[in-house]
Amino acid sequence: MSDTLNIAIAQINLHLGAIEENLAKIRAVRVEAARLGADLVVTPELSIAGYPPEDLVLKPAFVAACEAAAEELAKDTADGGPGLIVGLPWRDGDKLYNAAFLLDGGRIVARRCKVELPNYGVFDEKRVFNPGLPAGPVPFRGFRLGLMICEDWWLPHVAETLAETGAEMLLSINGSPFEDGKQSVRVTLAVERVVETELPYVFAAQVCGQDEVVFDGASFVLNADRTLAVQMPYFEEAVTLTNWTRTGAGLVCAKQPLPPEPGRFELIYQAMMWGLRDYVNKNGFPGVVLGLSGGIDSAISAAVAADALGPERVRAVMLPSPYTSAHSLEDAAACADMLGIPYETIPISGAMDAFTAALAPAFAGKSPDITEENIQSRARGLILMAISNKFGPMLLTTGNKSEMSVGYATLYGDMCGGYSVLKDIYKTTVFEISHWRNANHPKGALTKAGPAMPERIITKPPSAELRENQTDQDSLPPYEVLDAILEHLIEGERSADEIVAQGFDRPTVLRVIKLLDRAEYKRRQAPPGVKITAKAFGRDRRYPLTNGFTNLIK
Ligand SMILES: Nc1ncnc2c1ncn2[C@@H]1O[C@H](COP(=O)(O)OP(=O)(O)OC[C@H]2O[C@@H]([n+]3cccc(C(=O)O)c3)[C@H](O)[C@@H]2O)[C@@H](O)[C@H]1O
Ligand SMILES: Nc1ncnc2c1ncn2[C@@H]1O[C@H](COP(=O)(O)OP(=O)(O)OP(=O)(O)O)[C@@H](O)[C@H]1O
Ligand SMILES: NC(=O)CC[C@H](N)C(=O)O
Repeated sequence: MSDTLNIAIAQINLHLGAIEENLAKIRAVRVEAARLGADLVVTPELSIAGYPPEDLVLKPAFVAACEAAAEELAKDTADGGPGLIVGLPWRDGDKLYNAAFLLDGGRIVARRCKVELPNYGVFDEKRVFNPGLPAGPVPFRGFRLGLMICEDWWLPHVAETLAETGAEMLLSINGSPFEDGKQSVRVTLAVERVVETELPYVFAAQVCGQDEVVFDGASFVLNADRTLAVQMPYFEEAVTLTNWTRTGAGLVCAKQPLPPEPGRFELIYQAMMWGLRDYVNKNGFPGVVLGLSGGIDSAISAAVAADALGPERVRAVMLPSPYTSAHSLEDAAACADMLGIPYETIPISGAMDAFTAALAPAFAGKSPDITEENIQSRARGLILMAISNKFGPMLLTTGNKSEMSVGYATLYGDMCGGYSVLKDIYKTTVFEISHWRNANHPKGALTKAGPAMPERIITKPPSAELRENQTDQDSLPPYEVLDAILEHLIEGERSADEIVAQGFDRPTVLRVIKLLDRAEYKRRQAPPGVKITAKAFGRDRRYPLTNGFTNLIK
């Protein structure tokens, strides 16, 4: 019996629901892994189905097709090549499980079911799956592998059962969504499992965008002595061979050179790129269109789109009104030029005049107010949606988390669109990321190297330019203050008193609470956007629309 084992970790981009496409990809990585000398290939959680499948697994035909695909893959392994670990929804009697199958020698050698079903944050697995029972290791060519499925290793007892029943390693397959700072949380927890079990640990991850979540890859191996033996890249597909030897101290993974850790803004920017690219490509859009205003939100959104999709797949439209400043016209044109994206101008004054005339009888005796400001935003939304209808690109919406928090956006106006890359990014972070992007060219970017926008876009005071000399700060607290209060309220779930105790002005805190609560109806109608923080709007934060609680706050 051999004392060495070569395990290939397939960190791949899977397409949720596209079983045939996933099957082809798994077959391709198995061929690649065989070429590298693998005995076993490990694919991510629910690799045949894609993750998270949500209610798709409630369709019996989908589950049956996934099971049939697993049978096909099992037959492939009769070729004497590497064994294969795949994930799929599996029906056993009247129970549906989130399962991992070990395939080898032409058959399904073992099945393991996810024990811990996450049911918090963006996850809802108890809604669709039954929990499995903790089981012992799976036997593979003389080794005993402690197979676990994502959430199983976030808690101690599945690993404990595996260690007690003779596992030689903890081998986890994952669908672990990115959030700011997530990798250090993963590594800290993985070290805990290693310390408790005295076993080495493998984190095998997927890399892709799936609606509002992105998966950052970054698979890794920890040896039983807690040292990092292998670190795979972030936001990159890869097949990496890990070499294991059975020693007196158990299985040991040969150390590989460790790449430098990417910085925080680099990872957030990659998450935006992957979220948008996979949304646009997997939904079959030729590209995106967006309104480029000369402001920072549309400039950084355009940069992400051009970097992710290629400049030729981004169409930028300047839609000037009589309130649009000369510097906005200059800055928008310069930004488009720097990114190499097609740029055109469609004035909205004609549309504004037409609406003013049409509404004049109905509005007789009423003075202009925010209604007319919203008409400008809606005229832009209408024109941009018309371009989307006529030519097919998806409209990229540009609202950031600060604006979505307080409802500083027009429903059916600038909120029109199919997807947002800034929805979970506070305005203060938008500034930091724009600085970062101007000084760095992201990995995999399809633009030419160089800054993405004129510096003036970053330094000038933000303005919606919906009336003369307007700035955001006329209606909102300074963004440094607003964002800090919002973080306490959203990510921290802190009370008004707790926030005031941190040194914030009480009337400002109470105003922000009211704005946040009142804007729930807008967020519920807002397009999806990529999750970046620990609590994103959408599945991560589900508040009632009709909510009397704010009334309790004096
Ligand atoms: N609870 C509820 N459930 C369902 N619907 C509700 C609702 N409360 C109001 N509504 C509806 O929503 C309407 C109000 O919403 P809406 O029409 O959007 O208008 P509104 O929120 O009143 O105004 C838009 C705000 O966003 C600002 N803005 C606009 C455009 C761009 C930017 C920017 O800088 O990015 C900022 C603008 O200055 C203004 O402060 C009401 O007239 C009503 O029809
Ligand atoms: N003059 C304009 N031309 C094209 N698009 C516009 C124009 N004004 C607004 N938009 C679109 O509406 C969105 C909301 O813009 P607005 O200027 O009102 O607020 P903002 O949040 O400060 O955004 P930005 O920083 O991009 O200006 C913009 O990001 C842009 O997509
Ligand atoms: N797929 C899962 O089980 C994911 C849950 C896990 N806690 C994570 O966020 O990574």
